[in-house]
Amino acid sequence: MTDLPVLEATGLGKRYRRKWALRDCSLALPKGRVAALVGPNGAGKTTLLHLAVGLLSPSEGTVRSTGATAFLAQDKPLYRGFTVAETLKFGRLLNPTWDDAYAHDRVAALGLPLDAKAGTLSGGQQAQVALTLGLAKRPDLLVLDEPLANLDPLARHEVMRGLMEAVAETGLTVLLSSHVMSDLRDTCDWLVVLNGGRVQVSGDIDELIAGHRLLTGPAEDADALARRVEVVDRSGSRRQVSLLARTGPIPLGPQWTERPVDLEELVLAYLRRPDAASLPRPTLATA
Ligand SMILES: Nc1ncnc2c1ncn2[C@@H]1O[C@H](COP(=O)(O)OP(=O)(O)OP(=O)(O)O)[C@@H](O)[C@H]1O
Repeated sequence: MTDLPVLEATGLGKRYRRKWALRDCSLALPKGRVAALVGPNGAGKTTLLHLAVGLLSPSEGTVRSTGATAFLAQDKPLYRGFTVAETLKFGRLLNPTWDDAYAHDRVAALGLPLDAKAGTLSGGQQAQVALTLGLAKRPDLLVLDEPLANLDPLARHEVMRGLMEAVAETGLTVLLSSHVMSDLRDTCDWLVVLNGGRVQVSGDIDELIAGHRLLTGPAEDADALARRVEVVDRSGSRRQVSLLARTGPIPLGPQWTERPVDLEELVLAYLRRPDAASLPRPTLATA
């Protein structure tokens, strides 16, 4: 597999007046990946995406992408008074790489009426039109800021399915920000966690899942165990604790149990501990 990064940031930072919105951000997104950018409000996600597509210039560091990039901003930016047909025509006139046959086929397959004004479409349909605009530019990298915001679960599923089909057809690389973890699990294969303007995690989701375990056992043994493995997050009572640790399967005492973590647990553990970081790649089986 060729792992040439489509997007690469090195020491990237952005300051708005005196306040840093993003700091010391280094990541590399390999070709053909569908990457989820997650983090709490104000973490710097939009800032990173705007830097990635050149809408902002860095205050420090560098970011570069190879090939053509398309960007879908937050809130599905469509002209509400334009019909679907006019929206596609606008896309064609503005974009030299526009694939008009693809755009019309996609809209027809989705059952979107060409004569409907964008403003009269449902949120899910508007998201599909916006996604069509991005995909029909035939970019190498598609960057989407909160494409699932305000959509119901069915519409979210349909949008993600459309993205996955485009990735399968074209080998497109996708970077999307979202707050909806449940929609990312089945579709994304790369994870970037931003917290307080810093990248905490950036890596292959399967590797990250394989590199973390949830260890549960008596609180009195926890400190000794924490010296053997890197603990990302610790929770529990005075008697029993759960440690979300960066480790592969490890031998444990009889009073301990361990199990794999899911993506949501992993992300939440890092978000709860802004000082924990798994960079640049997770270290597997560090115990
Ligand atoms: N144009 C701006 N001028 C000044 N500060 C800004 C500007 N844009 C963003 N910020 C600040 O930078 C920080 C990061 O904002 P950003 O919008 O990138 O975060 P985000 O992760 O996308 O948040 P959300 O999930 O709420 O969309 C925040 O503290 C925000 O207030």
